Amino acid sequence: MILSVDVGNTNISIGAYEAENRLFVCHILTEPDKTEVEYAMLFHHILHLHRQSEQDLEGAIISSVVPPLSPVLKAALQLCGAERVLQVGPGIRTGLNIRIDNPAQLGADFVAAAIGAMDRYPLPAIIVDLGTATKISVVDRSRTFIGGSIMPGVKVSLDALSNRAAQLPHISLEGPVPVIGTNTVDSMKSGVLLGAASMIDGMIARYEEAAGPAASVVACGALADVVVPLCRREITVDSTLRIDGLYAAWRKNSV
Ligand SMILES: Nc1ncnc2c1ncn2[C@@H]1O[C@H](COP(=O)(O)OP(=O)(O)OP(=O)(O)O)[C@@H](O)[C@H]1O
Ligand SMILES: CC(C)(CO)[C@@H](O)C(=O)NCCC(=O)O
Ligand SMILES: [K+]
Repeated sequence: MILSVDVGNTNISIGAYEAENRLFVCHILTEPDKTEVEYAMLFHHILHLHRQSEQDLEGAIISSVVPPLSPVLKAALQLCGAERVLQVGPGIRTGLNIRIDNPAQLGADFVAAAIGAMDRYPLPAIIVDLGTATKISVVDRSRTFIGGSIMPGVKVSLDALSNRAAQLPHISLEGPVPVIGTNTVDSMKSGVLLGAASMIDGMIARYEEAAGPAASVVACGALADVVVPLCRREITVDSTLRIDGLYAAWRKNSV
């Protein structure tokens, strides 16, 4: 069994794989102060909860946008018996050409999602990742990552708004979203959710003007389920894009 571990600024997403099969997916909170033993205990329990044995754990692949946690998680996975632990970064074969000013600067979550997209969807692909940050990027027909955009995540901007405005409450993003709000909560939902959806539609149009029509538009990240249904553009939600992309990278490096 191989574990893919995608470390974001809010959540750590974990996928377990055996040959062609994904055995389970789960998410834990990103907690930078936890030690390697604490993460090892979490991995241990997660395997147990999913009726898997630590004995079967062969290796793992990590993508991390929280640099201090990377060595901690690597050590935790080794404590659980993973003999080989890879990390997305220089020296790892991904099949993705990264053609930006400084490829080493690119967040590993962009890389993981791009590998997932080129593995499963027709290229050129536009990828919309709705996590802590919202990210849009494009992989062209020749498997080249040509660049992207980074904006405040939907929840991050909503929280910033509630924190900065004395009369605005903290709200959840569930339920119907009216276009024209007639009370504070509905007006916030309209602004934040339809605003994000319209921004994404508009950005996709601009990406296609700049890079040509996309053969696929794929979305991932914990907020994709809330925002993508509000978009006008046809977008495929694929919530395991990053962890499946990581496993694809593992396989490319284990031959
Ligand atoms: N059910 C949920 N589970 C986890 N996060 C959620 C959920 N619903 C909304 N969110 C929000 O989604 C964001 C986290 O998304 P995700 O797990 O995709 O991000 P991440 O990988 O931690 O972030 P990034 O890759 O941008 O650093 C947070 O802003 C969080 O508040
Ligand atoms: C933009 C975030 C924070 C999104 O998770 C991450 O991808 C990151 O830290 N990236 C580094 C900067 C870059 O990708 O250009
Ligand atoms: K994550």
